[in-house]
Amino acid sequence: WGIRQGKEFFPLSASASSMLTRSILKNYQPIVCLRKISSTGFRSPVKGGIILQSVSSDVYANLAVEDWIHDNMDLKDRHVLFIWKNSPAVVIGRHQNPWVECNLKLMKQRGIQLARRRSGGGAVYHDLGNVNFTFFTSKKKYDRIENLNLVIKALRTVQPELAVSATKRYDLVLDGNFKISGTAAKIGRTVAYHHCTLLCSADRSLLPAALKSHYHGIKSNATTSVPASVKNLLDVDPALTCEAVMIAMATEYAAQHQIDRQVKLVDPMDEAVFPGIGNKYTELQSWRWIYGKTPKFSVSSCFQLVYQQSRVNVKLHMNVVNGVIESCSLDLADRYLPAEMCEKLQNNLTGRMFCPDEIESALVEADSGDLELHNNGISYVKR
Ligand SMILES: Nc1ncnc2c1ncn2[C@@H]1O[C@H](COP(=O)(O)OC(=O)CCCC[C@@H]2CCSS2)[C@@H](O)[C@H]1O
Repeated sequence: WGIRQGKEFFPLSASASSMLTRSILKNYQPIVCLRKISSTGFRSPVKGGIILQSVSSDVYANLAVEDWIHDNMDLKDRHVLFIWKNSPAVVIGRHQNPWVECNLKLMKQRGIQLARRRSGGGAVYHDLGNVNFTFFTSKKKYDRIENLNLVIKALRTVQPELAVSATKRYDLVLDGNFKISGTAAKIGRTVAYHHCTLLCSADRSLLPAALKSHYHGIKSNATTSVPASVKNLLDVDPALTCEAVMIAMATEYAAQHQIDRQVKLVDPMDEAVFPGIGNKYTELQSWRWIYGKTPKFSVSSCFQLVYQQSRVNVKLHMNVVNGVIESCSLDLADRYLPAEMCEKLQNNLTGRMFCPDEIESALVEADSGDLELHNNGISYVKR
């Protein structure tokens, strides 16, 4: 932050800047003082807006900023645009099932994070070639079409011929067909936000691969995603880079809301700016939030046991609540496996988190030594 006087700019110290940002994010009062200090130039309105851009590409940190602004800022007569990008991640909607929506195995291998956001809707892939915009307003002023029109306007300042339009689902598509942006929203009691993605130069092979589940036999009422053919803006025009699009958006947003177009860079982990953000960050990364918030589901899986040199087909049915196996039953074609072993397997699985390592250990623990497991769906392959 600094004070502009005519053409001169006097930067504030780091600590003053940080204090000012904190105050601005909470309530805009110090701006009034600043207006008094600088008699010329600095025209930050008391009522108005601010453009923030994250310096972090940590998906949990950026989602924590959204939470923080939603929970802490007084957005009556004020609005905020938050611009952010993430390292590779799949971001699922509030009411989704990660085992249905993504390829957890591939994601683990490729270091792709999994995050659950607070807004509803489907699962999307993020990387540094995908930009996200979050539009915060009061609940009254919340208007997704207005925001999407602003994105379209910004894109056309870079490429005037761009055949981009909004759909009834609030996607942005190119040539009426290829999705470049997906939308979701969270509407609170008084505050709301609409956030959307924008594909500039994302990895076109990882995007569909990360969003393809390798699990079968899951039944649930969780929100399912709506797959689409996607395109990167950079493939249409090399001028449409993430950076160009971010600048165009900030310029357009500032013009529309008549605010300073200067973008304020923020570090999500700066507790001086976002007091208490660490707790939000920790929660967003937790197993309890990412997996545990999955709406209850059931899963049936067939696998083969090799017991005393014979193969037995087994059907395992599990009910999973809050990500934990609440009950399960083993269905054996014949009564080949000793009843105690069946019971032990069932008991061992009940109460476990629904994740391959946990299931594997449950099965290994139940095994007296001569059991082998082969599976084609869920990976309970014995090590
Ligand atoms: N990054 C990105 N952008 C646009 N479309 C995508 C993306 N990744 C995947 N997809 C396609 O959209 C569908 C899912 O569409 P669906 O309509 O089901 O879901 C969405 O669009 C949700 C958008 C959430 C936006 C938030 C903004 C900040 S954090 S995430 C998926 O199967 C792919 O075909």
